[in-house]
Amino acid sequence: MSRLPQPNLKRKAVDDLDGPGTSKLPALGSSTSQPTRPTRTLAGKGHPPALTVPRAPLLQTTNITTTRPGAKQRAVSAPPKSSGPVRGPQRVPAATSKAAPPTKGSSSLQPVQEDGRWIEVQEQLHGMQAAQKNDRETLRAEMAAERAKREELERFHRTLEQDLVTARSLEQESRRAVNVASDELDRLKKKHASELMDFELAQTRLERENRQLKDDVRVLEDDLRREKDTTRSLKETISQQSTAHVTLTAQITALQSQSGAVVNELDAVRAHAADLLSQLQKEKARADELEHDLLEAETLRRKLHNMVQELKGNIRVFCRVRPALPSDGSPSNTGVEVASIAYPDKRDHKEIVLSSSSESAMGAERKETWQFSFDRVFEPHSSQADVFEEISQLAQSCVDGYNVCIFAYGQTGSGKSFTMEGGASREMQGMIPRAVEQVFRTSEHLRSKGWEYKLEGQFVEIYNETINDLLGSGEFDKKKHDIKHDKGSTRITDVVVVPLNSPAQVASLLSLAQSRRSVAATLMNERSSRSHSVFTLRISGSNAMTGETCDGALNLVDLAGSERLNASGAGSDKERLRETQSINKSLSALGDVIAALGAGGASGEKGHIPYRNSKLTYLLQNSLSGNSKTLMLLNLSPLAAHLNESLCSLRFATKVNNTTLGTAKRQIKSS
Ligand SMILES: Nc1ncnc2c1ncn2[C@@H]1O[C@H](COP(=O)(O)OP(=O)(O)OP(=O)(O)O)[C@@H](O)[C@H]1O
Repeated sequence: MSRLPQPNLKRKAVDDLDGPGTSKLPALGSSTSQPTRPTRTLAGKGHPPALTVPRAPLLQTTNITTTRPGAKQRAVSAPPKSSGPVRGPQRVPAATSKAAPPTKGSSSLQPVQEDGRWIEVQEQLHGMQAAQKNDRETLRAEMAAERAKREELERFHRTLEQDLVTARSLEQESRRAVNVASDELDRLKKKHASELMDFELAQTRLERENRQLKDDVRVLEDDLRREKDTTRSLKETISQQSTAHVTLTAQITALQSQSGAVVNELDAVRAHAADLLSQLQKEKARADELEHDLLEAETLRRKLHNMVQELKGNIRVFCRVRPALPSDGSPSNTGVEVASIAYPDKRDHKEIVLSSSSESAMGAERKETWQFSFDRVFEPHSSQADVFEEISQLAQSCVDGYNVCIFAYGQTGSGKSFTMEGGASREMQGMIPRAVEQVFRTSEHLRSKGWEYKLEGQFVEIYNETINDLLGSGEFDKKKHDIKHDKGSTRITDVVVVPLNSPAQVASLLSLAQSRRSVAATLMNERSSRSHSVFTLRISGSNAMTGETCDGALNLVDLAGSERLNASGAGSDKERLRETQSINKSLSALGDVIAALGAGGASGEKGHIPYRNSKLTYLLQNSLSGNSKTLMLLNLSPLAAHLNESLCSLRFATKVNNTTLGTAKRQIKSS
């Protein structure tokens, strides 16, 4: 809103009021010098001349006093409206207008004096009345002037009001214009802000693009640099290659000249190749002939192998000494002594020599040595594979229709189970899994010669002269089993016979048997050492080409501990006594059977063989005869503490080794 130029207008108004014919409104009352209040003036185009807004006159009534006769008291003019009727001069009390009666008690002189004064008063009164009349006239004239002035003021006031209305409407217009302008300003500000924001965004985007472009430029510069490098190296390569090209062109020319000679040579080689091809065909025909010969040789080999076995005698004995084990206690720390065992036959490995030295009663050193020889002696470092290599041909014999029996003999802890069953790893596999694998391999091999084989397995344990099925369905076998022999084959009633389709099956059969033996072992302490286990692999084959059939059996027996068991040592433990008697009985029955067979075999007569003396010998009847092949694997402990037991075992094995069982018979039939 524009401010009006007040000072000028104010000046003008003052001039107007001071001008001729304009009566000044004097300040009435005690303070005539009271400053005139600043007046508001309006001026502007089209407005009436600036006016002084008059101050409301101060109305004051001055009491006319009579204190000073003759003094003129001027009534202050005031607008008639607000001042009310002008009071006239003070009236003298009525009593004073008449001759005042003499006061009580005054002297006779007093009336003269009083008359004088009365007259004086009368005169004063007349004077006052005259003055009063003058004043009234004056007052009337002033009032008329005031009224005129008031009317002028009212006119002026109306003019001012009109000016005010005009000014207000102008102000409203101005305000509206200002509001419109303010709205416009706000709109412009918002527009400006949004434009500013857009601008900033655009700027940011441009900056980003700029940075991106700079990066791109940098990458392109790098690429360019690399391209330049590549171009440079390519140029170098091209120059090198062009040199090489020149060299190669020269070489090609030389080679082209040589190629003619080579083509001639090639023709010669082709002719030679044709000769070779005809030779090859001749050789192939020869190879077929040789293969045929080989088949015949294989048949011959089998015949010869069996002849060798027969010549050797059908019972053989191997001896294996296990290594000292950490579980035996370290010899140096615990005083566990290893027996003095020597293996003098370094070529054929057939001898074993045990020695011991002791002090005689006289204090002299007494040295004893015991020498034994067997079909093969395995030293402690021998592996499972070494042992199997020697027995594999025997195991294979069952494929040819022989009954084979391999039994492990030795005191508890000498390594019988390790030898027969072995450990979990392939390297540690014992004779049973290896023999089964070998039989499978051989039967597969013979398939090409027309043989088809069926393999079955059973696993039993003989404990206290009772047969337990180790592959049975229950946790512990409670069935009664009988042994039946029929035309050279042996059967146990009510035992599980598992058809074997792969060598891998044997591992699960062994672990099943092992778990059953562990159940039994928990029920009866250390039972596995005091029972015999017999794994039987039965094989029956037929040859569609030749019409032959054959039946063989491979019995792998892990005997109970052979340590000399003293029946009296069992004391009051009846179970232990029974066990001991059973083991003694079966092992001595085994010895008796072998001895009887040897005696018969040597004399050529067939005497009585006491198979029925124990379940073990009765079960193995068909595999422990002159018609079968038997191998005894004697296991020995290397410890000095076991020397006596080892000697006993060695003596027993020697007896067996000296036995001749006669000639093994192949159970083969021709249709
Ligand atoms: N040649 C060997 N190499 C390494 N360790 C062996 C060997 N022979 C046997 N052992 C170990 O000796 C310990 C006893 O062997 P094993 O159980 O086979 O004896 P055992 O004669 O069958 O005894 P038991 O009559 O009590 O069954 C086992 O820990 C076995 O692993």
